[in-house]
Amino acid sequence: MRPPGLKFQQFAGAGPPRCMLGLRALFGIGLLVTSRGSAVTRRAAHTRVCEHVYKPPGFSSQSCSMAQSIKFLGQEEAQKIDEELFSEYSFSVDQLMELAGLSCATAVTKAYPLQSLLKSPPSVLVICGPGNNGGDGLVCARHLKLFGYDPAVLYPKRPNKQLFQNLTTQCEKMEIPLLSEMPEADEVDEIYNVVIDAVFGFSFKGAVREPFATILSTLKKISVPIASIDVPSGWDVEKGASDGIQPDLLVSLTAPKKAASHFQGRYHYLGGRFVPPALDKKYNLNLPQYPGTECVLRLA
Ligand SMILES: NC(=O)C1=CN([C@@H]2O[C@H](COP(=O)(O)OP(=O)(O)OC[C@H]3O[C@@H](n4cnc5c(N)ncnc54)[C@H](O)[C@@H]3O)[C@@H](O)[C@H]2O)[C@H](O)CC1
Ligand SMILES: [K+]
Repeated sequence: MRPPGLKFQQFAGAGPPRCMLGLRALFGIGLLVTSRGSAVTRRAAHTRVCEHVYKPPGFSSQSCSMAQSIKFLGQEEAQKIDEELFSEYSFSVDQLMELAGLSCATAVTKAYPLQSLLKSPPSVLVICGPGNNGGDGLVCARHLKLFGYDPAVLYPKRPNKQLFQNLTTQCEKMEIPLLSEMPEADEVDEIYNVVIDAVFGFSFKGAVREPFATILSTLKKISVPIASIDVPSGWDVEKGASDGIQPDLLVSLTAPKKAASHFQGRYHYLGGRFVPPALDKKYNLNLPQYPGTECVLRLA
């Protein structure tokens, strides 16, 4: 078992120079491969990627030991922090959801840059669930469209709340198609470059109910990469699920949940850069410093 903390490296300074971005693309950071490669292939790909992560001038192997542990949250603690953001800190759901969704769209552009996509148009399928994780997905779809992607949204269970109606209208007004049903696995592989999993987040519990059970079983059969928002859907928030979907990208919001220690994909990003320092301190989150004005930080 890995400890409930993750060692990460802090890279100070601005983003990578253009030549480094080229190297990253060349060595596979943006290459779309099946999310079901062997563990060895995945590890090799990851090592290759890490070799080409931007290192600021003066970076040495010693800098690697400047690692610190970020806290992995249990389900109750994640919910408690979320509640506190809304009650004690007076944030509105809309505010945090906008930042969460923007983080997810940004992480997608870093893992799967437009120029690396194998299919044209740069299609992305965004599957949204009935809670706030689904709301993050709607926001993510809107930002992906603004970033030049061609998202389509599947939103089978829409809550009767103004917030979600507004987010849906915003997608419609941005000419993001809302699908009426989940495509079959072979259709997903044929049409889309990436699937965004915004079905369930940290409030998921128990056996998956329909229509999401069928949707998740289709996602287990696809070959295109899955990008999961906050928690891979269908996974126990703390224990994960070895027989569940296997995302290639995970964007942990606020802080990783315990399930993230079972994540085997290539890209793990931290997003949701909205945590006030006092809250970080109170819960001993030990959040890393995001570089410059970035809204995401790559953890692994
Ligand atoms: N502080 C933050 O980090 C923020 C995170 N955000 C996102 O919000 C989700 C958590 O949202 P919440 O509404 O609490 O829950 P979920 O989206 O996980 O889903 C609840 C939804 O799902 C239904 N459900 C639960 N279990 C099942 C099941 N077994 N089968 C079918 N349906 C199920 C339940 O009935 C509800 O309808 C977090 O992960 C982030 O993605 C915020 O956007 C910003 C702040
Ligand atoms: K999810």
